[in-house]
Amino acid sequence: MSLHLYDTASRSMREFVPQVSGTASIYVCGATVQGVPHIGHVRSGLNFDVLRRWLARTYEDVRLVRNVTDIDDKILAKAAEHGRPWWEWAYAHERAFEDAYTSLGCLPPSYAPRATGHVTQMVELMQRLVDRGHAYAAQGDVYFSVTSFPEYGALSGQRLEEVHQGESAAQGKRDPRDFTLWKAAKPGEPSWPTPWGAGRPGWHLECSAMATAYLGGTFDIHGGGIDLIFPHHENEQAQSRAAGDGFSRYWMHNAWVTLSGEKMSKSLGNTVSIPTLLEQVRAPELRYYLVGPHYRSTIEFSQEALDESVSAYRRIESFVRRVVERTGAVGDDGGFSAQFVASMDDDMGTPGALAEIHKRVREGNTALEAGNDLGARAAAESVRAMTAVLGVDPLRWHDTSADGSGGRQALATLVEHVLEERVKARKEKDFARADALRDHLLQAGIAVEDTPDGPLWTLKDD
Ligand SMILES: Nc1ncnc2c1ncn2[C@@H]1O[C@H](COP(=O)(O)OP(=O)(O)OP(=O)(O)O)[C@@H](O)[C@H]1O
Ligand SMILES: [Zn+2]
Repeated sequence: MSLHLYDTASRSMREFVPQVSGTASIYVCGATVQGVPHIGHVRSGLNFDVLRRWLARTYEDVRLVRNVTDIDDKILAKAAEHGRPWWEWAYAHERAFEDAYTSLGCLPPSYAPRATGHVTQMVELMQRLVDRGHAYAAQGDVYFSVTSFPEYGALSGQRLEEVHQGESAAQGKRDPRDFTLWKAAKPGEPSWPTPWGAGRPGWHLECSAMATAYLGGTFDIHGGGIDLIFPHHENEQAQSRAAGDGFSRYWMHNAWVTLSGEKMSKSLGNTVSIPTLLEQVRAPELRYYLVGPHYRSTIEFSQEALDESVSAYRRIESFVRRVVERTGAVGDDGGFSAQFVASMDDDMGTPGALAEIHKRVREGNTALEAGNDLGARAAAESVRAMTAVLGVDPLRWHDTSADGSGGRQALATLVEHVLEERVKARKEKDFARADALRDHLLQAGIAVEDTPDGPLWTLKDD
């Protein structure tokens, strides 16, 4: 079976065939940078990071663009509330999101465009829409006329009579179902010039302009959280197609992270922040917890489920480390099992993929116990290859978090070497040397924990 993805637009599983052979392009709606991220906020970033890694096994050139919405009502309101300039507020929270993505091992996107840097592209898009009779200006605002576009509602499966944009009432709208492309300048708010007057962009327009600026008029996959299907993605698709672009060929949406059955959200106050969780568990453990469930299933946050993920990740980690201790360096280019490939090809079935990884870990542990070093090593190499797809390869994990440089890998090699020396010292009952080695690591900010499966090390700032 080849890769099949659930496409929201057709409400069906479709074989993924890229537009241009050998390449795949993904646009993910990024954060509106108005506050500090909670775990719900990063679910889509993680989910599309896994998709990108999986696609990269097949396609030579995988491009992922994840935007930053750095101008928005909420940003202006929050900044004003705190007496800070809006651009400083946006940038501070852009960095908070960036830190969260990086600490959870997301590969840097191919590009992360900011809305405020793409007003030119937005004006061009609006001009095309006005010229084709799909948009009109009224009192400095610019609106998209939904009745001018017969396909409107197709993505979210809504009939035109049922459409409510959720926008505040506006006098200039010809039809209450029309949506805002551009908002007229208000005193004291930032604005940019356009042929229809100064103002600032509406959210939907931003994404269409940025997606097509970097991925072209037609690209492969557009993704985000399920709440974005309507109105955001419906409106993105409508304005881009009405302007003559093909826009996205597949639409993918991930489900919520909930707490006590409710969507985790700032306004409900039921959020768990990423820095708070990272004081309790290590970053790859949190990543394992968030990418383990299928992306279209809700994750109901619970301490027990988090604890289970931590133990499951540690089972993989201690197996790979035991093999390293027993046989020396373990490569990361082992094969994928057929079942792993089948699970990933079935709409990114991460639960099946993880089950397969654990099966391989069990086989590897049995081989270790039987003294079959070659068998254990083969299992560890394939476990590394498969976990890398989910971004949770215990040995390379740190390596993928920043720029992919070998710094952390080099550190890992050195620490493993010191730990091997320490194991040797202990076997020889030279406890003074063993303790000295451990203290030496501690001085360098590396904590060592002895577990039944051997020593585990962590950087104290992780
Ligand atoms: N609990 C969640 N699970 C999955 N995705 C989420 C969750 N919360 C937010 N997102 C994603 O992040 C995007 C931005 O979230 P948003 O700023 O609305 O956060 P929020 O915490 O819901 O805040 P508010 O309560 O103020 O709306 C959402 O559109 C959604 O795609
Ligand atoms: Zn978007």
